[in-house]
Amino acid sequence: MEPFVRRLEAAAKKIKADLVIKNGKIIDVFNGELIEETIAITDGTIVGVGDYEGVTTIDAKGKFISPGFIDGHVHIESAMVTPFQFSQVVIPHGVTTVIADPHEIANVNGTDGIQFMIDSAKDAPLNIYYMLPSCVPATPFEHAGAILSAEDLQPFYQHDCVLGLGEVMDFPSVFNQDPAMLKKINAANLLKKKIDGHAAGISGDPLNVYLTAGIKTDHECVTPEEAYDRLKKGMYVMLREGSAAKDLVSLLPVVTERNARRCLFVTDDKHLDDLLAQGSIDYSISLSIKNGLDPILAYQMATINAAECFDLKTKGAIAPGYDADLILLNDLESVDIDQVFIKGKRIAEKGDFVVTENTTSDVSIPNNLLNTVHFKNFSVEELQLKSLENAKANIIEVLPNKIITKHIVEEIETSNGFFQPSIDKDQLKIAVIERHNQTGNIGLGIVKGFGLTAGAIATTIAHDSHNVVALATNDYDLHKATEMMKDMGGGMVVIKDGEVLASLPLEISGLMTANPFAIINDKLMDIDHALKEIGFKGNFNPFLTLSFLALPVIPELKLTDLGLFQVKDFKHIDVIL
Ligand SMILES: Nc1ncnc2[nH]cnc12
Ligand SMILES: [Mn+2]
Repeated sequence: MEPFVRRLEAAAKKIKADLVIKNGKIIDVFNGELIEETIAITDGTIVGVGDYEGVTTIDAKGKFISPGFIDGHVHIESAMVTPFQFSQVVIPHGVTTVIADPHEIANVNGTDGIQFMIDSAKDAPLNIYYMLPSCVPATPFEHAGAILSAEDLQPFYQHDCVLGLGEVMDFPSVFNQDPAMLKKINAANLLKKKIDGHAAGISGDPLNVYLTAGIKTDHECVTPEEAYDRLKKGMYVMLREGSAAKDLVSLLPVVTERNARRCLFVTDDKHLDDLLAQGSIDYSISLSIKNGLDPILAYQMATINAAECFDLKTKGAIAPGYDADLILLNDLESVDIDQVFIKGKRIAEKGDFVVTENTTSDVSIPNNLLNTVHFKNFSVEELQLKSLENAKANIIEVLPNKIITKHIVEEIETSNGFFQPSIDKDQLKIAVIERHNQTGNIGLGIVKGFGLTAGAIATTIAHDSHNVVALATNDYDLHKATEMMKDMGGGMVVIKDGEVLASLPLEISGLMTANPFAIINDKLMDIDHALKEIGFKGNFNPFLTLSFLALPVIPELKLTDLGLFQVKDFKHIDVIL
C-alpha cells in the first residue's frame, strides 16, 4: 500500500498505526495547553492524536511530550565538527531540526564547501535545512577564499533542504542597491524562498529597507528595544544564546503573550564543548523559564514559532500530518529529556545517542577542502606596529560573551618606534593573516580585555573570511602561532615561549574535523588548561571571542586582513593616532 494511503488508513483506524505513544502529557503548541491523548504514528508521520491502537505501543508513563526543538539559525562549522557528527551532539539535547547557514565553509571553499555540507547532512538523522550564504565575502573590506555570486547560488535552490538566502550582513550593499546583492535577493524572492537578516546595530527607518527587500529575520539584537523595533516592522526576532554571543536573557523582556509567536531561539555559533556540557535549544528553554518566561511560550518559541518562520509545514507540532519528531521529558521547566524521536524512530535516550544503522558518515572529504592555509612566510619584524612616543591608539575592547566590541582610545607603550604590548595595561597585539590568496596581507591591531599574561593564541576560525587571527603578548609567540596554523592545516593553538602548549587541528577548511566529537572535546579541555598557563582568567570563550574580531559587520571596531575597521562608518582607520 502506498505510504500516503497507509497513513490515511491508519488515521481512519482502518489499519493499526505503526506506533502509538500513550499516557503522555502532550504540549499542544496551538492552544498553548497540555493534553492527555494518545499519539498515533505511521511511516514517521503523526496520523492521529486521540484514541488509537498501534502495532507497537510506548507507555509514556505520564512524561511530558514536546515537538522536537528547532534551532532557527546555526553555523554548524562553529561546532568544529561535520554535519553528521553535529547531529549526534545536538539530538540528545532534543534538537530535531536546524536551519543552518554554511557561510563559514563557503568563505573558505566557495560552492564546494556548500556542496560538502549538503552531502554530509544527507547521512545525518537530524533534519538539516540550509540558507544559502548571501555575503561571501561578508564585506568588500576583506579577502575570503571565495566570492559567491547569484549565479553561483542559483543551482543550490533545487535542493529540498535549501530554504532560502542566508543572513544578509552587508547592509550598505542593500541600502545602496548594489546590483550583485539585489540579484541574490531577487532570486530568493522570485522563488518565494525565505531571506534571513543580520541587522547588527541598525534600527529605525534604515531597517525598513531590509523588510521591503523581503529580509524577514534578525538574530543580532542585543537590546529589547532593538528587538521591539524589529517585531513592530514584521521581522521575526531570533533570541540568540551561543558560545560567544549570549543575548537571550537581555532580550527576554521584549517577549509577551501577544508577540511571542514572532520570537524563536537560535544558537548561531556554539562550540562543541558548550553543546556537550550545556546543551543547545534545550538550554535556551530552561534559561528562559528560569528568567521568568512562561514555559508554554518557551516551548512554542523552540518549536512551532521556528517552523512557521521558515514555512516548515510539517515541523514544530504534535498534530496529524506533522512529522513524528518528538521528545519525551521528565520535567518541562528543567527540560529533562528522556527520549528523542525523529520521524517516529527513537534516536536518543537518557542523553545518549542510540546507535542507528549508520554511525559514521560515508561522505569522503573532497581534497580541496583540506590544506587550506596558504600564506607566504613572513618575518617577525613584519608583525611590528609602527608607533610614536606617548602615542594614543584606536583599540578594540572585547566584551565578555558578546560579539560586539567597543572602540576605545588609550595611550600605548612604544619603544624603538614600535608598539609594545603591555600586560599591565592589558593591551595585546592582534594580527589577521590572509590565508587564501597569497596576498601577503597582514592586518595589525591592539586589543584589550583578554587579560593574557604570556604567549599567544591563534585560530583559522575567524568569522567570516576565516583568515588566520592571532592574539599575543609578544611578536615571537605571535609569529610561532601563525606558523603553526600553516603546519596544522588550520585549527586552534596555544603557544608559550615558542612552545605549543595545546592544539586542535581542524583539517576541513581550517574549520572542522571529521574526527569523532569525543576526541575533539578532550583536545578542547587541553586547550582550556593551556589557556590558564598563559594567564587567561576570563569568564568567556577566548577563541570564540577572538574568532569574531575579524567580522566587520558587527559593531564597533574590528580587524580584517586589510587593517582596522570602524563598522559604523564602514571604513578602515589607522591604529595609531
Ligand atoms: N552572528 C554572525 N553574524 C555574521 N556572521 C557570522 N558568522 C558566525 N556568526 C555570525
Ligand atoms: Mn549574523
